Amino acid sequence: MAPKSSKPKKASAATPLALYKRGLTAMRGWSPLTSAASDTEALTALTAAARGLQARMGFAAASDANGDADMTNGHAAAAPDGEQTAVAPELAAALAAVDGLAAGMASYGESDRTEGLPVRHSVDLGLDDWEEEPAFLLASVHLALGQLLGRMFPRREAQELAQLRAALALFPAFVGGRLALAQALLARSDSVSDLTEAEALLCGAVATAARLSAAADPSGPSPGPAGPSLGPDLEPLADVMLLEASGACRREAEEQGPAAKRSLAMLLCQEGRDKEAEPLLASLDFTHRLARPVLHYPLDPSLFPAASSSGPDAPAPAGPGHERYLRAVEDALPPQLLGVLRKALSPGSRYWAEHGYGRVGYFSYMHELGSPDLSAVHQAARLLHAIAVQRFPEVANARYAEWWAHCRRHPAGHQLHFDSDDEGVGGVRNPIVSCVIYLSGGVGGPTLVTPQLLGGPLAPHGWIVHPRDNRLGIFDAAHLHGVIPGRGPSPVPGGYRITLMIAFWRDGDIKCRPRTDGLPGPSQPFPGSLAEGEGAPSASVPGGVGGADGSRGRYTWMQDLAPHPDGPAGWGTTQPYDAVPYDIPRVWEAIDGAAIQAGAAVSYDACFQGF
Ligand SMILES: O=C(O)CCC(=O)C(=O)O
Ligand SMILES: [Fe+2]
Repeated sequence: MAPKSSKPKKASAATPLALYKRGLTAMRGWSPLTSAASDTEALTALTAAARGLQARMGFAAASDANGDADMTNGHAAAAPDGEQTAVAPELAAALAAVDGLAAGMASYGESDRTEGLPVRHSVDLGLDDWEEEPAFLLASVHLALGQLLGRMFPRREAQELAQLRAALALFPAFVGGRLALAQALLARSDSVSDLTEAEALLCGAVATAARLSAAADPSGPSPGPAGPSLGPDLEPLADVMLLEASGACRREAEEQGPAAKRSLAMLLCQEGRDKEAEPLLASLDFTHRLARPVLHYPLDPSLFPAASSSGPDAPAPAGPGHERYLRAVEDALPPQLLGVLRKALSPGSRYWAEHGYGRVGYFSYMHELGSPDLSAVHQAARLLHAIAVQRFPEVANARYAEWWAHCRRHPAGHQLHFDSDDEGVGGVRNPIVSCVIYLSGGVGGPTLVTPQLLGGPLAPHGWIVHPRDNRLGIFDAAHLHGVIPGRGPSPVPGGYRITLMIAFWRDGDIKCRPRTDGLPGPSQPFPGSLAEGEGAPSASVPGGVGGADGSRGRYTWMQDLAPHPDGPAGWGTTQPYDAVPYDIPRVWEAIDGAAIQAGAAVSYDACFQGF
């Protein structure tokens, strides 16, 4: 007997709330293996939620982007050199549909147009009440859309900002929304006006959070007159804010307020406005911070000759003693090889897209020195090894090279850390040295290297190397180091700081750990380099490049990094020469600027790094 078939469910249009939740679920479920499909699903669901809410609230009908024959225009990621990343057609269509919301978004500012606008903290900020308060759900949808667009690589900045601005047009005192827009502006820092607008947004967010917690808990500390002011856009709302604050506001204030304070404090420290940063840092329970000469580091004199030639911020060349920690070398690689690396690692290249860069954790590749040159990076490793041995003789004992790369906007830093095998899992093991080769000049902050060891006392001083095309930094990576976030507006709007790192390891200190799930990870074999049966069994589809490392068929980026058939010498010659790093006279200090006493015990959590 045939099984009784269940009745087909009656198709019913999903509610905006269900679509919003579907979008969030797709965002949470993102992985490099499903990247375009997850992003398409999330964008489509969130856009549908916004369209439904716009229609319900009487905003201009969304234009039908799906009917637009040119819908993919503008939805390829433009790299600075004009190269474009191919975007899957479904994703391009989903991105175009987001733009279709613009007509409705343009009328959000007209607050008398629809009842209940702008949203205030008087509503319970519970999404289940969305039918009575559709504008809060709509603001939340725009916030989620903005956050998703900002997570992609390269980030879709213009669309991201438009979505976050829409969230704030609906809900001007939205602490989480102001923080997100400020952080998006700071993440690109293309102009002084990005920084100024971000500061105003953060001041408003911090002041709003302070008032909300005071209103929600009248017995708690008062916000006091000393903190940032609300600013002209929020001042008219100040009284209602206090009267109307509900329980849900406390959540907003508690969750987003401290993050807004941290961002604001960082911005002030970067601008050298330390006195203004101090009360914010104190209220966040920091006692110490990265010192002024670190966060307000001396600018590269070759880029900013006037600003840095004299005065207290002028860079001072490092004195003797730095050589065992850090060396800088100009013209490190033959220009032809540099060109190949730059192209293969340009922001729009498939290297980043295929790994899911920016959305996955640390990933690197490793190979044995002297093994066949499977890529241009293998050949770069040989050339850099020769340069490094001359400056750090211990590098002659290296058996393995591990490499990874970064591509960051000007203000993105890299927290201070120690380079370690498997990110320190099972004990810290360091390479003999790490090399950083700058593939781009000018954009981004310098690399900071300190003499601080894991578990040792705080470093009294350090040294920096600014990024410059074809410059090489070589440092003993057992010591604390990192990338200081670029300060001020980006010298190249829209530019990226691109670096290739190659670390040289002794035998026994690093282990190759091929993954079988096809995901990026630390110390991977070069795709295709493991013979079948070597390493762990493959869980991947047959037929493509990858071999027993589990990435088979997924990676094509290696094609952009083909080795020179004549070996490293085939790339031509260069004449590397030494450059002098700059001194950083103080790495840590008390938040009031006082020097740290030698041997003082300072807890890591009480030290503000700002990034
Ligand atoms: O990009 C740099 O300057 C150094 C980065 C670094 O230390 C790292 O990626 O481990
Ligand atoms: Fe590092």
